[in-house]
Amino acid sequence: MTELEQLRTQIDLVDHQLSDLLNQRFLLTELVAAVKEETGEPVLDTNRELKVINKATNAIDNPVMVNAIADIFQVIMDKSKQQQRNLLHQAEVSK
Ligand SMILES: O=C(O)C(=O)C[C@]1(C(=O)O)C=C[C@@H](O)C=C1
Repeated sequence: MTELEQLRTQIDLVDHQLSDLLNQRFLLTELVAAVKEETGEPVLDTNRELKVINKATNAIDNPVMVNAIADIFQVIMDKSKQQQRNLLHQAEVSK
């Protein structure tokens, strides 16, 4: 195996883990949507988003990586809000 192939094998492994973890996270945010439907809380919680990004970047030293990881988490949470809004809309139309 070439060095490039070896590195790509490692990347595939990490991607598999990331995909699995993202799926777990989306399942949890679906549960959050169900709670918010009951309590009437808005989908967007800006304070919580700041905390999520701070926690995700706290232990990272490289400022370039801090920015990259913050951007990625923002995209993840944007997708999470989209998914929550879809679920809340479906719940609304099925009433
Ligand atoms: O914690 C919440 O209230 C969520 O809805 C989850 C989540 C997230 O994906 O982490 C999504 C939307 C909110 O703006 C904040 C955080």
